[in-house]
Order: sequence, then C-alpha cells, then structure tokens
Amino acid sequence: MEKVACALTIAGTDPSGGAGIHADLKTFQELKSYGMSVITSVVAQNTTGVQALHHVPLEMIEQQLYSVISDMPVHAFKTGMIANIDMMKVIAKKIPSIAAPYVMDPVMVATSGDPLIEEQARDFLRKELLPLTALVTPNIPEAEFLIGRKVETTDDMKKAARSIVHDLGAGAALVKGGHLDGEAVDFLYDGTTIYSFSAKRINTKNTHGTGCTYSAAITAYLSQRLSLYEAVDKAKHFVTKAIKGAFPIGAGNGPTNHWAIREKGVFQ
Ligand SMILES: Nc1ncnc2c1ncn2[C@@H]1O[C@H](COP(=O)(O)OP(=O)(O)OP(=O)(O)O)[C@@H](O)[C@H]1O
Ligand SMILES: Cc1ncc(COP(=O)(O)O)c(N)n1
Repeated sequence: MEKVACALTIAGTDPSGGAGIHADLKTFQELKSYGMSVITSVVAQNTTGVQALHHVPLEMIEQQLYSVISDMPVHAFKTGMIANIDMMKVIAKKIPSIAAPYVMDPVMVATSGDPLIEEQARDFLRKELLPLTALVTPNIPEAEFLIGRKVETTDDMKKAARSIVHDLGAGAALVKGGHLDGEAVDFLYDGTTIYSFSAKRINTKNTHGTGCTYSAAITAYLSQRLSLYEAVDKAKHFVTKAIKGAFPIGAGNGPTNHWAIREKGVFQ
C-alpha cells in the first residue's frame, strides 16, 4: 500500500497566520505532505511585530514530541523558533530518535526586527543543533552570526555556505539572499557542489513568513523523497509564487500566499 509523506514542524505560533507553525502547516498541506506540529512558544504577533511571548513548559514540549514520534511516521522535519537553551536541549535529545532529514530554519528575529530567541541560545543552536542538520537555511544576518563575519556579496554568500558545512558541521547550507539588492538569489552547498537558485526580485513589503514558508516547502519535498537539489529547486519556485501573490493585509509586512501555486482565492 502507498504511504503518505509525513512532515513535522517544531516551531512557534503566529495567530495572524503568516509565519511560524501556521505557515509551515499551510505549506505542507499545499504541497500534499501530511503535516504535524510541535509548538515551542505561543507568540502574540501580527504583520506589525511581536506583542508578547509565552514559552510552552519543557515537559510539554517533550510530551508533544513523544506523542508524535511514538505514533506517527516522520519522513522529514524542520525546526523554526526555539526560544532558549533549555528548549534546545529537550529537542536535541529527541532528534536522534527521528530517523529523517532535519531542516533547520535558524530563526532569530522576525521580519519586524523583534527578537524571537534569547541571545545566549544562539551559540547553543550553532554548536549543538547545527551539526544534527541535513540542511540549514540562514538569511544573510543569520549567516553572518553563524560564521562570525560580514556577508555582503554573492561571493561572501557562497563562502558562508561552505564555512557553515565545513567549519560548523551542518549537513548542507542554503544561504538566502532576500536581504541583498538585485536578483533574489540563494546558494546551496551540499559538501561538494555550490548550486544557485535565482528569481526576479518582487517589489513588495509583504514578506512576513517567507523564511518559514521556504524551509517548510523544502521539508515537504524532502518528506516526499526528492533529492536535496530538487527539493530546494521546487521550494524556491513555491516561495517565489507565494511572495508574488502575497496579501496586502494587516498594517505591516503582509503574509505570503500559500495557495498561490493553484487557483486564486476568494476575494471580498
Ligand atoms: N522581494 C523578494 N522577491 C523575490 N524573492 C524574495 C524576495 N524577498 C525574499 N525572497 C526570497 O524568499 C526566500 C526567503 O528569503 P529571505 O532571505 O527573505 O529569508 P528570511 O529572511 O528568513 O525570511 P523572513 O523575511 O521571513 O525572515 C529566499 O528564496 C529569497 O531569495
Ligand atoms: C513563530 C515565528 N517563527 C518565525 C518567524 C519568522 O518569520 P518572519 O521573519 O518571516 O516574520 C516568526 N515571525 N514567528
């Protein structure tokens, strides 16, 4: 009998529906993987920023992980917002028991600039979680933090991707160029080859959740047993469409459109 591809996200929430767990589950659904989620923090946020944070107790994070892993198949999983070291320790302990590719979106701040993880946790993420990944997907400021130097050109991006794999031990690195000018180009390094994925830059401020959506799409495709290259290639196409069709809703950076690859939605 054919088995459905199952994808898991371990991340924080966004009640306005554009980022975090919500973006991940919408993306899994859209790409036809069965979506599951473990919530790390409940975040009161919207398109203008983060208003409040509530961290789920450690035992409850552990319990959620147990509930999923002990009963459900996981063919690929991702992490997003993990706010502090204690949460990271709980998650790191469980990762070896999930025999599936691990995609890390090293979330540090929201598009609005609000911090989503504690300062001290960044080092733990780099030293302890990064070596467990099949792929890490930093944007430019995240890549700069990981390697400890400036990333200002496409050449710097490629060097950063190599460093993240060879010096920090990630399985592969996808350095995203959303924060540079010009083409929206990303570089994937898989330990042997650098690949580039490029799209025309879309002139929009509605980019809330793009990083979450992109890493969720990669996770969905990996859960369907696509190669890393194919998964990133198809996910880039998906996120570009989602940005092109992004909604001008909310007073700040509007959310990406997760159904943009199919029919139009219902508009007022
Ligand atoms: N204006 C844009 N037009 C086209 N593609 C874009 C644009 N902005 C970002 N991208 C693409 O979207 C993806 C996410 O990249 P980005 O660098 O914005 O990640 P991020 O900073 O983690 O996202 P977020 O803004 O959600 O924090 C990448 O493929 C990037 O090239
Ligand atoms: C729970 C959660 N996780 C991640 C992000 C980053 O998404 P973005 O940078 O696109 O706002 C976010 N805003 N909220």
